[in-house]
Amino acid sequence: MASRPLKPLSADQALAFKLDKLRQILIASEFCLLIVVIQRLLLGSWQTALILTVLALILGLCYYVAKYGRLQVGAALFLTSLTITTSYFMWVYGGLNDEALLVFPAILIFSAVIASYGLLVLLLLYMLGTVMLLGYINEAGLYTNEVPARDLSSAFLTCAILVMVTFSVWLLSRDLRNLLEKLSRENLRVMESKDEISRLYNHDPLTDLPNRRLAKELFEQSMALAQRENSKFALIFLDLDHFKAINDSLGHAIGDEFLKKMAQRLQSVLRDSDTICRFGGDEFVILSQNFVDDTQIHQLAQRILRGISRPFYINGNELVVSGSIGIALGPNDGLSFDELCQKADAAMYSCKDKGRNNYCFYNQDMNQSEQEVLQLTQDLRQALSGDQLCLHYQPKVELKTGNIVGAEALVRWQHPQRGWISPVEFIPLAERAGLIVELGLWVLESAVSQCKRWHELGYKNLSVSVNVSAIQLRRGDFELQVKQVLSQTGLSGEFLVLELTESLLLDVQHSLQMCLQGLREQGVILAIDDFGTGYCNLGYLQRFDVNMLKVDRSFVSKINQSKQDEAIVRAIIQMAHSLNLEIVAEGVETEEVAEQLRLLGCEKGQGFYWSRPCPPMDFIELVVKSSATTRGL
Ligand SMILES: Nc1nc2c(ncn2[C@@H]2O[C@@H]3COP(=O)(O)O[C@H]4[C@@H](O)[C@H](n5cnc6c(=O)[nH]c(N)nc65)O[C@@H]4COP(=O)(O)O[C@H]3[C@H]2O)c(=O)[nH]1
Repeated sequence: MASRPLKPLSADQALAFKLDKLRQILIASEFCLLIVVIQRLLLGSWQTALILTVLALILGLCYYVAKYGRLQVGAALFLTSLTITTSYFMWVYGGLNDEALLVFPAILIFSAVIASYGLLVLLLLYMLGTVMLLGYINEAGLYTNEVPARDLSSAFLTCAILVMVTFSVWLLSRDLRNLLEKLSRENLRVMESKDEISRLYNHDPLTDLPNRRLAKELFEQSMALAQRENSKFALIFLDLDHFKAINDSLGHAIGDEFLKKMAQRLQSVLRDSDTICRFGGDEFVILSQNFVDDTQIHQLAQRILRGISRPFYINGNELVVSGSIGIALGPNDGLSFDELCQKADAAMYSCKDKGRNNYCFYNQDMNQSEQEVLQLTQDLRQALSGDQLCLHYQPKVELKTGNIVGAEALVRWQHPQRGWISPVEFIPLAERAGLIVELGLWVLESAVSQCKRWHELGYKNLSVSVNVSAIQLRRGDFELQVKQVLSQTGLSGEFLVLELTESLLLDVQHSLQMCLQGLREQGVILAIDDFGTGYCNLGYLQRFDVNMLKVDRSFVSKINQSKQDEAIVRAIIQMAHSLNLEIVAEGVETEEVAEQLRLLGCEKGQGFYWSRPCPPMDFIELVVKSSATTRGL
């Protein structure tokens, strides 16, 4: 392992450490002094005993000065008094032969630990001076120290000093070792957190796959290699279809588990040289290099699609999804990561538009249309906050009487530069950009308030139909939104028709079922829009307590020209009657079609024959006219 830098002690920690050491050394010194004082008393050396007792008292005082005053002052007092006393005994008794000399090295060790460097140097100079002076005066004969007797008392004194010094040094070294261990543990912990932070910085925490940042780095490495080897590389953008439905209906825990399993599944279908990354949500990116012709990429994309479409089993749920794949190839489509990402993304959206569960290679036209889409999405955002949107109403007519019984609200966008834009163009954009929730709520509020105004004008039987996008329903609070709008406007639920698409009801999710049930409990009418174009799986009609079918205009408009269309419409009408469902034919353009539908038993119709979708004022004029006609005025 590389050597790691040690973490320095904080000033407070260093002070506490030094104070603790001073306390330990003082205790050891006091203990040693006590023993020597007792020994001296027993030997009748009263003067020595007195000096040592005074020293012991001074040492005690030092601790209090250090603890309650200033550490450095206390430590300096302790070390100097010990040094002076030691040198005093050396002068008075054995000189350089005195046992007290043993205390000097101990004092130097203590001062290195608890005192300042300045004091350490001063004490060393003092000791060197004392030793040199003693040697000199003895040699010059100016003064002669007596050579002490090497008896048991001297041995005892030496032992006491050695024990005191050893004990103090042992305490110091033990604490230093502990401190070092603690520091290296702390250091290791810091390094581990640093590694973890760097891992989190570069990886997606859920799947542990490289994130966008690392993907970019890896891409740059593989691109450099591919350029050197003159080979191709691909950036594959994968978006799971309908993953949000899993999250919304089964909860985020299952959604997360699903993504983890999906990451493993994807890894299992890729080659070792391919790298899979997660960009967040249900978006995965695969970096593939080292292939010679596009067939290999076709095969890879097919393998991925096959892999992800195999069912996943989580908590007793069988989950099946498909994916949409966009592929950009380097070096032809670009050399930079961002450019290829953007192009693969455009290809992926184009793939989604073509019906999902497929893969598309990027081509030039996509980029252009993608930029247009981005611009239009930005404009739509502004349109929502401004007054560029409005609702037009298309009458719904009772075929038997010709009475207008309601209207379908259809949103219109007048773009400041491009003029009127069809909802067929901007609703999918709003869905893609997540704006549909805001847009849908605005449509709901406006349509319901408008219907309430008609009721207040006296046309109390009129209902209003609103188109609902699958995304609005899956968001979870749609039922509450409807409830609030109805209670704020005071319109009864039975005058609100929500038009849902067949494909939406095929998503058999519990939360969706609960939402639709909640709406039915508010009296709201549920209609299936564009009926006949979808899956014709009729089980959902009863499961969701649907009230109305709207037959798609592709069958209705040619009912008088095509026997087959007539047969389909007849069958739908019969089935609807047997299931007790109301039926509305869309796209009625001629009187003949209207008449034929009436003869087939269809109750209601809607289409250009009666009126195109029109502003609310025009609509109410139509209502006035139709009621005057039916009253024979
Ligand atoms: N050829 C022909 N067409 C007829 C006839 N009668 C009605 N139409 C058109 O058929 C469409 C009926 O709406 P849709 O099937 O719900 O289809 C709607 C609906 O799916 C969506 N849409 C419109 N407004 C909204 C909205 O507020 N929310 C949502 N989520 N979708 C909306 O946009 C689609 C298209 O709306 P529009 O362009 O207004 O087109 C409308 C209407 O103008 C006819 O006799 N002949």
